[in-house]
Amino acid sequence: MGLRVKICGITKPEQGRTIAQLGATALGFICAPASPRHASPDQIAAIVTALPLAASGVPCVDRIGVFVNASLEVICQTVAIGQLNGVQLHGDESAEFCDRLRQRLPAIELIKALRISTAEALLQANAYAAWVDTLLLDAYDPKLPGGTGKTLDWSSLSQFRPACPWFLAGGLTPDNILDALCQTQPHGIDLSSGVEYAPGDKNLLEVTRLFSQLETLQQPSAKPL
Ligand SMILES: O=C(O)c1ccccc1NCC(=O)[C@H](O)[C@H](O)COP(=O)(O)O
Repeated sequence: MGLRVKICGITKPEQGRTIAQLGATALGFICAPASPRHASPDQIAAIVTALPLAASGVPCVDRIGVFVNASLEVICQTVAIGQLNGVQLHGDESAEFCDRLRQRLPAIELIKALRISTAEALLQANAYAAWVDTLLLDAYDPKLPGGTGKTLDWSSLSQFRPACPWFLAGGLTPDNILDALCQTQPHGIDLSSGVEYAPGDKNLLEVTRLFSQLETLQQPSAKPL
């Protein structure tokens, strides 16, 4: 499987549709009411309904709801209304909460986001691998839970090989993505503020430039003369 590319903080149907057509494999919807990128369950449903369909008849990209310390009931209700197939837990949710959510939503991809500030936080990330499908490493900020534009210390992640797939997030942009991927080996990448004009308003030219940069990774290297 190729690199997964998740573009997070989608709030507009036409932008979600275009970003899916440009090559994103997942769209993220911020379900935390305090975020300037917040999308309600009905808004998410409107965006998902406008997505191109795969041959199987389901939307051609993954639809991930991003929650911060929400209740099981709110998450399950949002998944149903918003036609989501993934949930990203971006708060202080415990492994036990992940387990309970897994029992309620067995067919949904469960992603635990960890905001990394210390080496211990990386160990904690590893400990969640048994309880979720996927991990996501984001930058730590004392005030904001996500969408901060801050980068992680990629060199400290060069040996990060958890027991499940993982996404690299935090301050990724079309300008720094190749550098980030030279230093780390994630299964996917997650971008938000690095491809937007303003919170929730994506810059489609920057998304296009991101995919142009990623294409250079797949080019076979030029033969020596
Ligand atoms: O983006 C938000 O506003 C947000 C608010 C509350 C919780 C999570 C949030 N974003 C989660 C994401 O997955 C972002 O894509 C991730 O933090 C990276 O953001 P950025 O550094 O802007 O690329």
